[in-house]
Amino acid sequence: MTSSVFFDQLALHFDKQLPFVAYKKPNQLEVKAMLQDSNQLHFTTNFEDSGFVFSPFKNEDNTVLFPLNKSQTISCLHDSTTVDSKKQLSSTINLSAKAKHIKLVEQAIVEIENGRFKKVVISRVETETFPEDNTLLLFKKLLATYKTAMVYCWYHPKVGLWLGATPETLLKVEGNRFLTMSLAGTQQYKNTVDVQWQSKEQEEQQLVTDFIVGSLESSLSSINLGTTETIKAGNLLHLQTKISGLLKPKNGLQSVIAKLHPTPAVCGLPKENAKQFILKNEGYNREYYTGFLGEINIKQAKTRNTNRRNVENNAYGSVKTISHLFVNLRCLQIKDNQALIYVGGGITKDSIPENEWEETVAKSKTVKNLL
Ligand SMILES: C=C(O[C@H]1C=CC=C(C(=O)O)[C@@H]1O)C(=O)O
Repeated sequence: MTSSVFFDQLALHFDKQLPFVAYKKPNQLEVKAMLQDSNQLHFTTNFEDSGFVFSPFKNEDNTVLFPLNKSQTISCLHDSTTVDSKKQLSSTINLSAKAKHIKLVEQAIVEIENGRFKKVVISRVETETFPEDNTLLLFKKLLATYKTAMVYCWYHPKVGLWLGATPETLLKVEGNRFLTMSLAGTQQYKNTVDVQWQSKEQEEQQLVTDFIVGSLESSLSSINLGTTETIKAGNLLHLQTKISGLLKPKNGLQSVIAKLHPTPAVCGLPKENAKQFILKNEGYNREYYTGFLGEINIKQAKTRNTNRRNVENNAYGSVKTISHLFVNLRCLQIKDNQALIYVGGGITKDSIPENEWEETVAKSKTVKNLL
């Protein structure tokens, strides 16, 4: 399907106020969409369904499902010529938001010093005027700008309208092959990825890696840690370590999600204490920010070898069941013609409150630059 037919179909579905998700996975050219056939709200409880899930930060709350068998699937190749994007932002500072964020970071540091937790992710929400009619244009701008991110636009009339460009995989399961990543530590991108990291960022990311490895030890038959690399996500750099392994039998998607989500990259460590601090003190509802989203249990034909001389072998290509979930970061919600932009950062004993504020400002630009 051509890109213009694809976007016409999306626009039509959106006009009818029917649920849909459109998305492009990192480094891919294909943009896919699932258009649900009615405005019914479906949930998954066991993650054994096939479709696209949208799950909130609070893991006890419902995960919305667009079931594959109740949706039309369409796709196109991304047409990068469609939009011009970035605008320069004026740098007006919301002083009361800044004071509030800094106070909360200071409070978090006191709790860390008191031993309540080692790390907590503190976030906030920024509001900008944004006409809802510009939603699909914003989605096109995100697609054109963030090639290495999972870029999405998700809509359900009974839940809301969300867009984002997230750099973080929560997990990928392909057959019994399992992959996740530890992503944390932030600095601004200044024309090179060859940068030094302070011990604060290194420790912050190591906490995430250790948590993931510890949580998955009983579920994976072997765990491989990749090297820790600097990755670029829009105007930011992060530390990333890939963690992979083979899922042991009887370790379904639901059990690994329960072990991982919310990771210390979005919540903290120990998980429960950090979560209680967040829920009590952040002063707003994160909803789907720092939740997760993506395809679950999608059957995909795998050809063994694309070499033309191996054409016969392709006949033996297998069907794999694939799930690929992403953490909902660098995202915004559109509500009442306003864009609510969600941003946060990991606080440890060495955090400097002013710098933590600056980090959230830099993160907000990922989507704010394109509004
Ligand atoms: C919580 C966010 O980012 C997380 C992911 C990468 C780096 C992070 C950090 O350096 O604090 C955060 O853990 C966000 O972007 O809102």
